[in-house]
Amino acid sequence: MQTDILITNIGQLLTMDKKGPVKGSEMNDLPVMENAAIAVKDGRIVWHGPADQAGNFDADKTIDAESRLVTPGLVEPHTHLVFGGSREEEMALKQQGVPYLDILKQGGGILSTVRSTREATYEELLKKALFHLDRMAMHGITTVEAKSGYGLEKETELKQLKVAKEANAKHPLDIVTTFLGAHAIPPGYKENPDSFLDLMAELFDEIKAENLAEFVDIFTETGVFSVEQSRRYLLKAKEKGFGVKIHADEIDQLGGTELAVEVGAISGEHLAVASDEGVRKLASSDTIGVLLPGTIFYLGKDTYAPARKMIDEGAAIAISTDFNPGSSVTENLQLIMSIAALKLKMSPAEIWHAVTVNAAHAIGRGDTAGMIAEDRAADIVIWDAPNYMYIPYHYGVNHANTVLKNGEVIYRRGTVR
Ligand SMILES: N=CN[C@@H](CCC(=O)O)C(=O)O
Ligand SMILES: [Zn+2]
Repeated sequence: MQTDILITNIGQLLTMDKKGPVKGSEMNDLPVMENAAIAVKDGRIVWHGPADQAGNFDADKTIDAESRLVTPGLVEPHTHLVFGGSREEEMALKQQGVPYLDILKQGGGILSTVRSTREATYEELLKKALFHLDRMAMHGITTVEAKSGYGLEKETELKQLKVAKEANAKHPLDIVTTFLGAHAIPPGYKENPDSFLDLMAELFDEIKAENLAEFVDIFTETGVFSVEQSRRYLLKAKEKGFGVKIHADEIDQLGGTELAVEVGAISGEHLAVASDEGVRKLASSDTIGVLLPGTIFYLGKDTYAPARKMIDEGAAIAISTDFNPGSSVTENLQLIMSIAALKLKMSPAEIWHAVTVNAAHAIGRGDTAGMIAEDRAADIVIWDAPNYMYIPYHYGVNHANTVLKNGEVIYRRGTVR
């Protein structure tokens, strides 16, 4: 058979070919194929199997993986991709121990990025989003979720979503958009957060009609939105046909994890301080826990999500960078894989499920992303690593050697000699 690309001499191949979301102890069961090859045609995987059968395929181009690790492209299920400005001056406040929610209360934090995002032009936001997407691609990510939430007014929220939609058209990576208009209470609504939520809910029809977002998200947190407000808002979103997500139990234990399960959210995100009851409910539900340990690290906290308890009780877990300009400023999901190993005590096998098949399910892409299988898009990474355990082990650097998106090589590691 004539194909476009043949990847040969794969040392270890992780196909992640499982019917997800993968839950509980099943996350630790990682089939590994040694000495494998993959054939790609018209952007799709047409075959994968033992390297000694690769001779059945002719290819326009052969890539010798040189015994390296090969996996599906990483899926990044939680980012705040589109924003103006940056917040490096907040680092000093963090060093002085000023809590994240106090910075927000004083009009900084998210509200500082809201000001910059309102000021930025559409073109400036697009250019910046494309830059960050390039960096994600270089780190092996091939599908990304992107939230709005730095407008907190109709016009700027729509601007962010439209930027994400255009970035999806312009950039090789696939972007899945989430409307996070309920990210903070803007000035002018402090005394009346309900009317702010009503204002944001007025956008649901337009967002749906223009296909600007698939999901609606809310920040359920002290000083932001209560569980009761979140419930009402998310149920309205569901009525309009959106999938829902929650920034839940990030800092204070309000019961956001329980709410995520109650409203049938596709994912509960953060869950750093989830209660035992929340963990139990999560484990016996279809809601995926998207854990963001980079945020806990970056905010200098030590309350990492109870990932072990969640997995041991049977939950499906994904992990993410939470890329944003305040609480987790990195596009490097590999770094988060290391933090997940060190702080969440997840095994390498669990971590690979959390950045592929489960992450894809957390953003409604379980049928198309996060897996190497016949007829799937050829989203593939060749890693400068001899085995799957190596990526979380060797931390803080980029191990991606070659990244393919829809069968095109979009990144190859350069050399300095
Ligand atoms: N916690 C709420 N939202 C983001 C942070 C946004 C920001 O600080 O700009 C998060 O997921 O961590
Ligand atoms: Zn977030």
